[in-house]
Amino acid sequence: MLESLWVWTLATGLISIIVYLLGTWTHDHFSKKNVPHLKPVPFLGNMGPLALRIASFPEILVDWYNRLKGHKYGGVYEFLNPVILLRDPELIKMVTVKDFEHFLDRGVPISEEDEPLIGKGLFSRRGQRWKDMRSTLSPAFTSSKMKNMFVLIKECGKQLTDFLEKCIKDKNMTIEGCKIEREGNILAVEMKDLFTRYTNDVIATSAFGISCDSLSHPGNEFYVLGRDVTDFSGIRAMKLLGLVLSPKLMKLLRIKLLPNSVANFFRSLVHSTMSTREEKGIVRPDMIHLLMQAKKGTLQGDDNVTNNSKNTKPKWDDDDITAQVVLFFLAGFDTVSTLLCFASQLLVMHPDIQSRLQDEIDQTLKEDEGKLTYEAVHGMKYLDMVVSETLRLYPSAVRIDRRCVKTYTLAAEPHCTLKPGDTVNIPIYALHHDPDYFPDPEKFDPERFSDENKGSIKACTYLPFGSGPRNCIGIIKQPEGCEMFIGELTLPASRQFESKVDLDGLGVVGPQAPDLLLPEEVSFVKQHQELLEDVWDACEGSRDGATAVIALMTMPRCSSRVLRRGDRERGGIPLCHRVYYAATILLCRRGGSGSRFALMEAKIALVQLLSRFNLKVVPKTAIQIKISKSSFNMTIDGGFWLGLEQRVKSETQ
Ligand code: HEM
Repeated sequence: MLESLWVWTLATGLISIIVYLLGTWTHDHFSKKNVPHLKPVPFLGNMGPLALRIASFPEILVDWYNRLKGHKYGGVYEFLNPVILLRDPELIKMVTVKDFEHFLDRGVPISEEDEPLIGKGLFSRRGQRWKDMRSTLSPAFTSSKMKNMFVLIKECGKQLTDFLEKCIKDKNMTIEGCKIEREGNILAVEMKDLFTRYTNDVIATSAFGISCDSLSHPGNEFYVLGRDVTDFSGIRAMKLLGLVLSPKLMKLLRIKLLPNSVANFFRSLVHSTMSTREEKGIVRPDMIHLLMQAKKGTLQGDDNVTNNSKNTKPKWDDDDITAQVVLFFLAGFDTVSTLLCFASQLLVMHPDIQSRLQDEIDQTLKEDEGKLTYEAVHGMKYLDMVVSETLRLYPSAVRIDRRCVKTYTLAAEPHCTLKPGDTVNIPIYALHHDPDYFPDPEKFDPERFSDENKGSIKACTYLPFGSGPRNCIGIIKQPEGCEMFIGELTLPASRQFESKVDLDGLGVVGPQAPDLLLPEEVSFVKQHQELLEDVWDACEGSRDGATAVIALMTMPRCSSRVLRRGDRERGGIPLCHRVYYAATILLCRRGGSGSRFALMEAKIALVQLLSRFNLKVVPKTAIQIKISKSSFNMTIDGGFWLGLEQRVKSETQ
């Protein structure tokens, strides 16, 4: 009896030790390296409050960030994974912009072999394949394409507001499938449902040439499957967790994130669109057209500029193409609708801001005789301030990450050397809520982004669209005056400039010193003096210099011929390219406003909505925004219910 008790105690003790060791075997990673870090608990690391649903992910990020105060960076454990949390904006800039070549990849644990439709998407792609793909896709988001797409997006906004107006006016109309209820002359609307239908229709038409009306036809397959793909609650959240914890086990168990039905829907959709276009010779300047060219290997990339990489890029297979379709759903569907939900909720809570915005919209539309033009949306400053401040308070992506691909030592005390495979996190939400960067951070104050104030926002503290060459592709913007986009180019180390030489060059080699410039460059500089000065002013103090990757945008006359000549003669990149490079850095750092797809989509919806309706509180409205603890995506408990009341003055459309 005594003997079996001993055996029993010994076995229990041994099992406990094994379990403990399994749950903590990586948890000495930071103490061994003498890196400041948060104390982990077995298995959960520092994710306990999230796993137990005591706190939401944004709250966790703020907690980590605050507990590491006083350090430029620190270590946290996402379950068993040690991850470096970057707190210092300078370090963030180095990792995401300046020393980007060391942090080319994301820490996405999904490989293209296991889950092709996710792993082959631009977001998850790694190394050279990512560079090739990014430079192929980037031209789809430039301002000339934006202008073409503007009409399509505006149509979706009109479809949305026409439908809502009809719901109010036609009392006999039955509203099925959408979360809309009549309360007298007011419509109670769950805005997340409304806006996801809008973003779905926008992506469908602007990227793939498919017309959808997800309000009038709430059950359309495109919408239903789009929602399914972007739903990361329940079982899919568990699968995602499984992938983070043990990708190998998930592979062994053949568990996939995307069900076959969804994957096959997208596959057949893309195939049939491509074959119809092929058969009927349809050419539409959209994503699918670019993807078709990429597949054939006929897409003119940036090689005609100075791409030092191979001349022929690898051809794309069918899954490469379909993966981008899925990605645009993933990237655009939830992010923009989340932004719109928070913006409308905040406007209801701040009626003075809502009415000032409506005044700006009314005034602009009046000036344009009721027509909503691309330039009008672009020019609405207060709208831009409201949207920017919404993204500060509630950034759709609360954090981003980067995976080290080349050994790198962080330029901060204590020195920490990262090895390939190590991950760093950038806590966007926590930076946006840091009172040192944004005083009274919980206050919704669009004035932070006024012309007078936005210049004082510290670089790399406001990052709703990420940072550096791997930032959101939906945000790429051409500097004004630039008519042709050539692509993105990666410079090998031998071609990189020392930062001072490069940007100082901008100041010194101005029009004052024409003998140092090629004739084409002199005329460029003269023509763009203002832009040059802006860029120069804005870069003052930071002197980013050349990073490994630049967004190479150029004037048509500064053709590849000029570039090569410039290269030969000075062993460098001509000034015009450096200007655009600097402008790109500026945009990466600042965000800024302008012709960016994601923002344009959100702004069009807000303009159309607010010009025709007042946003009001209804009994279901959450008066305070409390981010849900139980959802993977940032949302609020109970949903985003608001009332819509038709405005008396509705002739603006
Ligand atoms: C308000 C809306 C949006 C927000 C807040 C947002 C935010 C972000 C962020 C934070 C990243 C990661 C950036 C980084 O790691 O530095 C990202 C990546 C990306 N976004 Fe967006 N996004 C939005 C809309 C869109 C739209 C509409 C599209 C496309 C139609 C899009 C396409 C992408 C793609 C393809 C990537 C991956 C880029 C790469 O890895 O090269 N996003 N986005």
